[in-house]
Amino acid sequence: MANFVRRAACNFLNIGSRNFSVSAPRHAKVSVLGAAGGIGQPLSLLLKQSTLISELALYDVANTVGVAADLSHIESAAQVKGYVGDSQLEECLQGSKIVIIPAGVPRKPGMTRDDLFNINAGIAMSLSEAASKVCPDAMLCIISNPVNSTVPIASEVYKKNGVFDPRKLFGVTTLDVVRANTFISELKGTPVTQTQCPVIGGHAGVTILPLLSQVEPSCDFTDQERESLTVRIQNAGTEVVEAKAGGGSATLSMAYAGARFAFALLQAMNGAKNVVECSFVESDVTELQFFSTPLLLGPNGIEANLGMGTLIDFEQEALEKMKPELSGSIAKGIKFANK
Ligand SMILES: NC(=O)C1=CN([C@@H]2O[C@H](COP(=O)(O)OP(=O)(O)OC[C@H]3O[C@@H](n4cnc5c(N)ncnc54)[C@H](O)[C@@H]3O)[C@@H](O)[C@H]2O)C=CC1
Ligand SMILES: O=C([O-])CC(=O)C(=O)O
Repeated sequence: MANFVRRAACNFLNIGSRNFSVSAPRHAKVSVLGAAGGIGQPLSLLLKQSTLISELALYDVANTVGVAADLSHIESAAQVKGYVGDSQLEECLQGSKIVIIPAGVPRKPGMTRDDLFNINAGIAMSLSEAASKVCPDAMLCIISNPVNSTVPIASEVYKKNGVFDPRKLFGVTTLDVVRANTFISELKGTPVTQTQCPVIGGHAGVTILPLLSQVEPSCDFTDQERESLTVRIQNAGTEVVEAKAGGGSATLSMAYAGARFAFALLQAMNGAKNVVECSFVESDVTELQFFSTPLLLGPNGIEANLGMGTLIDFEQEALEKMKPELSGSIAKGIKFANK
C-alpha cells in the first residue's frame, strides 16, 4: 500500500512534464495565500507531495494553523507552517520562490466572475503589494477571480513599485486546459492523459477560447461538435457553480490545475526543458495587453511566448468576439490599481 501511494504520488508529480527529466533540483519555498479555503486546502495537500518544495507557507485571514498542523503529519519532505492575518504575511512571503493566490470570494449561481470584482480586486491588490515588497523575484500565480482583472491589478502594483518582471506574473488558466482535455477525450475517445488542447484568451465566458483545431492527437470535429464543445468549455465553471447550488465554485479540479501549473513552474525553474503551459500573462500576441497562450517556461519564468498558431475561421471569429469584454476587464483592473 505504502509503495503504491508513493508511486501514485510520483506519477502525479509528472503532470505537466510529460517528456523530460529533472536535473539537480533546487528546493523552493512556496507560499499559498488563501490557504484555508476551498481551493487552498486541497492545493496545499497536493503541493505537500512535491519533492521540489522544501517549505510550504500557508497564509490566510483565519484557520491556517490547523490546516498546517494537519498537513505537517504527511510523510513528505516539505516543511509546513501556517501564518494568520496581516501581521504574519511578510514572514510567510519571506524567501518564497513561488506565491500562489487563491484568496477571495467564489461565485454563487447567477453571478458572473466580474461580480466578484468589488471584493476580490482589493484582496488581489493588497496581497500582490506585499509580495512585490517581500519577494519581488518570486513567480506570482493568481487564481482569484476575475482573473481577467486581478492579473492586470497585480502588474500595476509591481510596476508602481518598480519590480515588474513580465516573465514572472501568471493568471492561472490551467483549469480551462484541463477541462478541454477531459471533455475532448470523452467525446472523441482519445487517451485522456495524452490529449492536449491549447486554450487562449482570458478566463471568463467567451474570453475562454479552446483551439480545437490544434488538439493533439488531432481530432476531426463537425461544426456542431466544435460549437457545442467550445460553449461547454467556456461555461464549465458555471456548470460547477450550479451543481454546487450555492456551495461555491470549482475547488478540487482547481486545486489539481493549480498544482499542475506550480509543478510545471518548479520543473522549469529546475532546468527541465520543453515545459509548456498556457497562462494569462502580459502579451504582445494581440493588441490586448494581457492574453493567454502556450508559454515555454524556464528557470526565470516565461522563456518564450509560443503564440496562438494558425486559427481556423471559427476560432478567428471567436477571438474577435471576445476582445471587447477582455479589453474592458483588463482596463477595469488597471484603473482600479491606479485610483
Ligand atoms: N482561476 C481559476 O480557474 C479559478 C478561480 N477560482 C477563484 O478562486 C477564488 C477562491 O475560491 P475558493 O477557494 O473556492 O473560495 P473560498 O471562499 O473557499 O476560499 C477563499 C479563501 O480566501 C481567504 N481570504 C479572503 N481574503 C483574504 C485575504 N485578504 N488574505 C488571505 N486570504 C484571504 C478566505 O479566508 C478563504 O479561506 C475565488 O475568487 C474563485 O472565483 C475558482 C476556481 C477556478
Ligand atoms: O466559475 C467560477 O467562478 C470559478 C472558475 O473560475 C472556474 O471554475 O473556472
